[in-house]
Amino acid sequence: MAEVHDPAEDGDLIAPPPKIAVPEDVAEAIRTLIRWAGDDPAREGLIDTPQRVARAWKEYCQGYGEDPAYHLARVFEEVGGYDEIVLLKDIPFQSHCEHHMAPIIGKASIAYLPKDHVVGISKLARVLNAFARRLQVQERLTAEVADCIWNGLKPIGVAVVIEASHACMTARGVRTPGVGMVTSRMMGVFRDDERSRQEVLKLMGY
Ligand SMILES: Nc1nc2c(ncn2[C@@H]2O[C@H](COP(=O)(O)OP(=O)(O)OP(=O)(O)O)[C@@H](O)[C@H]2O)c(=O)[nH]1
Ligand SMILES: [Zn+2]
Repeated sequence: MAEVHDPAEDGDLIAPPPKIAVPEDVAEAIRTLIRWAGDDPAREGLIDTPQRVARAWKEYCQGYGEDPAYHLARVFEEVGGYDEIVLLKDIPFQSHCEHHMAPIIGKASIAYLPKDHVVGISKLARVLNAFARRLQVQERLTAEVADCIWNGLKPIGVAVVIEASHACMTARGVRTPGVGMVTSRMMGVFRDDERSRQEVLKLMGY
């Protein structure tokens, strides 16, 4: 029988995946920005920077290549009669604001009250990342995550609370470090029933 070579077992190092090619017009746009900011894109330390920046932006924006709803396609029905809130709390995320393309760094708490079926818990964070890894405003990010879970799982309620710091406010402009923006979207029972809303907010730590 032919032997299968498993590099991990042999202790061999596995090469990183090949880097994506950066189109010349994209690289040139970044050189233009460097020049405009006051530096020389031809100096040694900046020679490869356009390619790095371009690849970094592809990574920051990889959500454009994802259908967030896809993550909710696989559900589980055997949950032993569990019919209480499911909450994924304080999920860290990064996004970029569509006004300045500056980082938005924060945490999200995502809860739903299931009806008949649940989803693998990691999928809530995957939905969040699929929307966060785009150019965003926090209000839309919050609404998109909640709507996606509402439409995908058809639960009794959805609650999403996002707390984030915007580098366009901390590192430039008004320069107010330490300021956080809080947004929320309540759907179904969490919108219509005060006690359910209070319960989910308490579980989230608010
Ligand atoms: N509502 C909301 N505003 C955001 C978000 N991210 C950035 N902003 C704001 O978008 C606004 C853009 O305002 P403009 O006046 O067009 O831009 P600007 O001159 O750079 O504004 P300053 O940031 O005040 O210097 C700013 O007030 C930002 O703080 C977000 O996620 N939601
Ligand atoms: Zn901004």
